Amino acid sequence: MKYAPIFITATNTNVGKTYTTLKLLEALSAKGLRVGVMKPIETGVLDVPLDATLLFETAKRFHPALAQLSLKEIVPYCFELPASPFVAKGRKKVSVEVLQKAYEKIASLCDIVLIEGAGGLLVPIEEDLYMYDFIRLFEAKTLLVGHDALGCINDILLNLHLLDSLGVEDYEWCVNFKEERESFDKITLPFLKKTFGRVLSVQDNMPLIVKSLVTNGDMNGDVL
Ligand SMILES: Nc1ncnc2c1ncn2[C@@H]1O[C@H](COP(=O)(O)OP(=O)(O)OP(=O)(O)O)[C@@H](O)[C@H]1O
Ligand SMILES: C[C@H](N)[C@H](N)CCCCCC(=O)O
Ligand SMILES: [Mg+2]
Repeated sequence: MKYAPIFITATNTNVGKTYTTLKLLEALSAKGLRVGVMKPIETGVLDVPLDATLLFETAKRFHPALAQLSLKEIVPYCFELPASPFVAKGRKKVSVEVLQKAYEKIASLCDIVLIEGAGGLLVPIEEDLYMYDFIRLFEAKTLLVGHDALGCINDILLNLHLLDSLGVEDYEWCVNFKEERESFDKITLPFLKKTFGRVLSVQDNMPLIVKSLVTNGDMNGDVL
């Protein structure tokens, strides 16, 4: 059965997209799905693309058929400068057709593909192409990962506001408890709970995140 891909983004770089994508990969594989991965663009690549390599090697462990793909097909664009693609790419052009073709090849081997962005939603790629454009390009559901430190209320709300103003409907958000679980419960949770009723975390709520994002539209929204 085929499911819409999930685009994993975050309130910023270093928040935990790769970490969360790996947890999602594990959870979906445990449910018997053939899970693919893609990192359309990776920057800060000195010799090997670290994110794409980690995602690809892990995905192959769960779904060995992915070995017929090359790393280049998992991460079509690698740039050396640890910066936004717009800056890191220099005069090179990022082609959406190249990205779509790579995605189709991965998807042909899988039930679902996890697509990790670079940085956050408003990271520029070309003059008229931002990271958030990948949601429509890949017709993906979106998982926004927030950090757990002071400032995460503002960061999460800003990103949710952007998703809503872009007309993105199929999204879920969660917090990645990386450093500040203690203080989070005291200084952040009261507002988020009051505003949203529930706060999902990578650590405690992966089943709910999966349930929220992995539905097969053709089958009247059957969930896993
Ligand atoms: N919950 C966590 N507990 C411990 N370490 C974590 C956790 N989440 C992320 N990390 C670590 O923090 C660092 C940044 O996480 P990660 O690489 O997933 O960020 P990212 O959002 O994918 O960054 P980028 O924008 O560069 O792709 C990594 O070293 C990762 O292993
Ligand atoms: C290099 C880093 N790990 C990410 N891949 C790229 C982050 C770009 C962030 C651009 C910005 O928001 O200022
Ligand atoms: Mg990453």
